[in-house]
Amino acid sequence: MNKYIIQGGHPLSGVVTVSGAKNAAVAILPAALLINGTCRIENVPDISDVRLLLEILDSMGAKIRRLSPNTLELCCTNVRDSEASDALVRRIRASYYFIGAQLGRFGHARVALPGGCNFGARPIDQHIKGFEAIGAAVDLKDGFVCAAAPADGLTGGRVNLDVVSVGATMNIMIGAVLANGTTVIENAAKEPHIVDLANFLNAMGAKVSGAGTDVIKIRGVRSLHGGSYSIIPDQIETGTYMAAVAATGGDVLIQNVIPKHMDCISAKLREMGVKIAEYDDAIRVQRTGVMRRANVKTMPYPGFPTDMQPQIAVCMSLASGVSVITESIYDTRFGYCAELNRMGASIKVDTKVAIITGVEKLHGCTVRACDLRAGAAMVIAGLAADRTTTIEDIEYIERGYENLIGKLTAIGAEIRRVSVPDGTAVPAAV
Ligand SMILES: CC(=O)N[C@H]1[C@@H](OP(=O)(O)OP(=O)(O)OC[C@H]2O[C@@H](n3ccc(=O)[nH]c3=O)[C@H](O)[C@@H]2O)O[C@H](CO)[C@@H](O)[C@@H]1O
Ligand SMILES: C=C(OP(=O)(O)O)C(=O)O
Repeated sequence: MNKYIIQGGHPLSGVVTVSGAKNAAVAILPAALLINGTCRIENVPDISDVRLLLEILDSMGAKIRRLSPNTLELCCTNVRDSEASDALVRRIRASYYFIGAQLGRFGHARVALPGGCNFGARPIDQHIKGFEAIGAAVDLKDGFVCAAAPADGLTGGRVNLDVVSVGATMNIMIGAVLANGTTVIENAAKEPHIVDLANFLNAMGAKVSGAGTDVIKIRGVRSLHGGSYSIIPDQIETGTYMAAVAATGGDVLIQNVIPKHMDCISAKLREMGVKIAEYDDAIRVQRTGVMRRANVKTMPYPGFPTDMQPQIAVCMSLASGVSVITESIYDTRFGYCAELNRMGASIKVDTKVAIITGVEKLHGCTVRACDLRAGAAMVIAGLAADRTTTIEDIEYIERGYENLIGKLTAIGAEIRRVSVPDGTAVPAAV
């Protein structure tokens, strides 16, 4: 079992560089299946979700070369009509993008229902609605999604999403780029990673317009060609470091950032008394005084992201007064609050609302990462707490944060990763 051990209580200071966006990379890599030629993708985060998707592509016959730690060359031209291994697919949510990619490339798809972090139901009915709108017949059978285009190919079509879904918007875009006709997605999601996927596809010859607004138009093209593309910086990784500095106090320059993507998070932290300065591609975060209470409601972009909800909860736990978080995207994304309470936080959860009464200090103890961002919140709490915090189930965290230990150590954190055989006591001192 692997664990993180943190000796908390050190303010963070220095410079940290953000990696490429996980939620863009996990859509762009499956979308590469549509390309006839070689594409070079830069700023690919080296995280376990990406490694798993590369394993799936490799098992399908893609040629993958790592040119540097974060640059890949990918050629799927010779991939035969093959299925993605269901054992691998079931391990992450983003593998559902192989449904759109296989449908677009081969005219049919058979993909196991995906896994991913568990915070309530993660339905894919809107993805299916979109695939049907572009002409596919879709069936759910024995834990698999089976989709098939008509004999003369996908037609394209119009779909109005019933809920703003990032996953459905991206999957339909991927499925529709090689369709015979035009596709219009109404009530589309507007997250930065939607725009990044559209830019990637367009760099390879697709005709996608409107990404970043709620109406996206995809004019089908005959084929996509190879090219080069660099993935945008990770909005949530950036926000996680911002929240870490807010919670521990200190002064950190976060670079390789698109400050515009951070507007909602920056505004909330400013409201709480954190000083934030924006530069062209960096953000400086400083916190010296006491943080003030605030309220947050998670919303689709440009609202406050659900993926930042646990991290801001740690800041609120250390702020003066009572803060309220309303989770409006997922049914159960407050599982981590019980772990934070073990560290001395005072959080009451009522279904989709968390009421957080600020405390002076958090105290280190053994906690677990319930999911990716919950795990990030435990790291932040451990950095701010006194004594030693041990975090278990860190595999979730490593799905989405590249070199977390190295980056945090470089800005003054005392954190290390240990591998211990199950049943062995972890040494307490760092
Ligand atoms: C809007 C939002 O904040 N989306 C986040 C969500 O995207 P993720 O792709 O997981 O979720 P979606 O954006 O697709 O889903 C948003 C909402 O729509 C519902 N839904 C979705 C698809 C579907 O077919 N049917 C359906 O009902 C979901 O249950 C959820 O309540 O988590 C991702 C990773 O954690 C983030 O990168 C996204 O920014
Ligand atoms: C929960 C997340 O990932 P996924 O949707 O891939 O499970 C996330 O990025 O916060």
